[in-house]
Amino acid sequence: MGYISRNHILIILIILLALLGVMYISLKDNISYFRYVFCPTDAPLTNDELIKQHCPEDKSRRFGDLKMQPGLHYAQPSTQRGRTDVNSVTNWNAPLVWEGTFDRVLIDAIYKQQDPRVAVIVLAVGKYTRFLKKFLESGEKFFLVNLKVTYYIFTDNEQDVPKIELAEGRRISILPVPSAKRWQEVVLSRMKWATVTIEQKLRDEADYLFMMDVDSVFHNTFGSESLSKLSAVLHRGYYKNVPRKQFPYERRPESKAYIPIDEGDYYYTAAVWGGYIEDMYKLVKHCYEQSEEDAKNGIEAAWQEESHLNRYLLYNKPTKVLSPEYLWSDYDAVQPDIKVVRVSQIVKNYSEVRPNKGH
Ligand SMILES: CC(=O)N[C@H]1[C@@H](OP(=O)(O)OP(=O)(O)OC[C@H]2O[C@@H](n3ccc(=O)[nH]c3=O)[C@H](O)[C@@H]2O)O[C@H](CO)[C@H](O)[C@@H]1O
Ligand SMILES: [Mn+2]
Repeated sequence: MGYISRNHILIILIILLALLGVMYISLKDNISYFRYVFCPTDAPLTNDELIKQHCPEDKSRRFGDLKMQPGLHYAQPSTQRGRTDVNSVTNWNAPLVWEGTFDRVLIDAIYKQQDPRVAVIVLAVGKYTRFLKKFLESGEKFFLVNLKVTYYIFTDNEQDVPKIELAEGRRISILPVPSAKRWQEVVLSRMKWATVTIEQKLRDEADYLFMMDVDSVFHNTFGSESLSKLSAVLHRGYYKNVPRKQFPYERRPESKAYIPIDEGDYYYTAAVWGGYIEDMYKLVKHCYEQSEEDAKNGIEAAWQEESHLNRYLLYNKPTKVLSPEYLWSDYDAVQPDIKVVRVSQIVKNYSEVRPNKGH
């Protein structure tokens, strides 16, 4: 009796081992567990041979490194001097970026050696194509000028996309999207178009992605200090002296963008934000799915995709928070703590420019 059951156990063990072997061989290149173990983005990696073997194309690892070439001349950093009128670190220890918190020469040199490809997704649907000329022309003067940039313009009106002269290493790619009856549809659809386009091609064409409003004009350098795994910009209207319970987050628990009244860090704008392509993918896919879920339940978040973005960033903290220097507005007087306006939203006639008259 004992002899038989030993044999049984042996046979079962052999079958199990064989099964595990087959599973390993068929899945080892696909399941995310293996990628996760061997190809993390920022974690310190020790076994270079393993990485080469399993992640031959994975460049994301490079972007965690902050290398500098020998011989670069820049001012000595101080532990005593810096901006004292504003806070330049979040309470989760991420940089809060203001003019005066970085050295342009040093930071550009660091990011230049990574030589990243940067994608910008911008929608110009309906009458919004009129904003493209200034957006692109000023972008060529001030937006990551030492890096490779491709502007992905999503439009229902290709012939109205202006021909702009671009510097070397910079491109425009036009992608057709349907027209819309409501402006809310357009802003919400940004999460969908970003998700789909990353899946179809952006992953192979870009290392970083920025999402931007087209009614924006660059006025000063928007440089590599803005780059990180996930960078979000403080909304100019709520960046100081506003209790979080007054932030215009989505407050109805029925919406997937819901944030309880006593929670929240900052209010971020959806008009400028960016990060590594894969981190952006996680974000846009999540927000797209959440807004679809809302639509099924017959609810639209208070500030559309901006509400979903704010909820995501509350529970998945950004690795850099950019000051409102990175998105000001021509509607508002510039505050003394804003030393440089890098981008500003232009004044527009909402009811004239939007399909449903801005309602
Ligand atoms: C400064 C700021 O925080 N801006 C946000 C705010 O209003 P805004 O008044 O800035 O929104 P907006 O009218 O500029 O729309 C956002 C963007 O969507 C695109 N667009 C919109 C409508 C249209 O018919 N065609 C078109 O192409 C275009 O790229 C535009 O820049 O709220 C919106 C959502 O409610 C977005 O979150 C914006 O990012
Ligand atoms: Mn706008």
